[in-house]
Amino acid sequence: MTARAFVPGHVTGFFSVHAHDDPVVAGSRGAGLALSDGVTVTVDPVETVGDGGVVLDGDSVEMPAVTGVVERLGTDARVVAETDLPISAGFGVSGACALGTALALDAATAGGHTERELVAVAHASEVEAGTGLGDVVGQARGGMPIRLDPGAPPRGYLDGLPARPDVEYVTFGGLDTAEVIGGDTETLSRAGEEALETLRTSPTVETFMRACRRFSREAGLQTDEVRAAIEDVQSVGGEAAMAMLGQTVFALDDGLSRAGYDARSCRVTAGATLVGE
Ligand SMILES: Nc1ncnc2c1ncn2[C@@H]1O[C@H](COP(=O)(O)OP(=O)(O)OP(=O)(O)O)[C@@H](O)[C@H]1O
Ligand SMILES: CC(C)(CO)[C@@H](O)C(=O)[O-]
Repeated sequence: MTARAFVPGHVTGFFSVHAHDDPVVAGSRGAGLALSDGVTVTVDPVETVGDGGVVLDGDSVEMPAVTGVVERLGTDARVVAETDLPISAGFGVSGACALGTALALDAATAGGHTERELVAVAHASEVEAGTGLGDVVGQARGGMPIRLDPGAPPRGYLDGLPARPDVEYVTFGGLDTAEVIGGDTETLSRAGEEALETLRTSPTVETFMRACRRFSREAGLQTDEVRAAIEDVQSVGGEAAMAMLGQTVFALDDGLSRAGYDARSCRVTAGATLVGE
């Protein structure tokens, strides 16, 4: 039996890195948005180990976060993921594929796991793959998650902003997540902790956007194109910031179009869910 899940894209606006030997406990703190543009993951369990694999938008790809989920759940599977989101550009596509695989593989095999267990499996696989630290828990929750503790449940306490704004985004290119989070993250993490403190003091969308801008500046992650796009949106009275970790700018409402960019639009949306065939 095949099963299918939809997982929202997740844009992190700021974060700090929290390493731990246990990949369920390791993760990031920070805040972001779950987007109605996401990944549809269809899973087909197979009898013979080695017959599985991941097909992303029609191409056979290596995705260690998904392989980790399949290994942890102990049933090989063919995983077909489809998305309109750009890869490696800050939308948590690998986290979405991992979480979608966990939910759908459990459904397809009547695996009997709870949601908490499946989120932990996907989070741990994503952390071990080095492709993300907080996307999976944000994608499971949906909305505008504030990640107050690193890790997956029962760790990883989450809160959120109750707002559900319309969002636009434009991508100028990717950033290698594994390289950034595997490198020296001290400055970045300090900036991320400050941003979280700022948002906790004033939990509004406006403060979130301001904290994101300051974070990407202080962490030294903004490219020239990203900086220019953020400034262009601000100059037409809009709110924009950089998506972690990609050369991507997201804006509230129609801020990017108003500034003359050819942007895609979507909404902040609910968390990951199984869907019918
Ligand atoms: N065309 C592709 N370009 C880049 N990565 C790809 C591609 N196809 C498959 N992959 C795999 O997808 C994963 C991309 O992970 P990566 O963390 O860079 O990006 P992401 O999941 O989109 O999230 P983010 O940019 O938010 O960190 C990697 O495991 C990589 O091996
Ligand atoms: C590391 C990260 C920015 C990659 O998208 C994300 O997983 C996060 O916020 O931990």
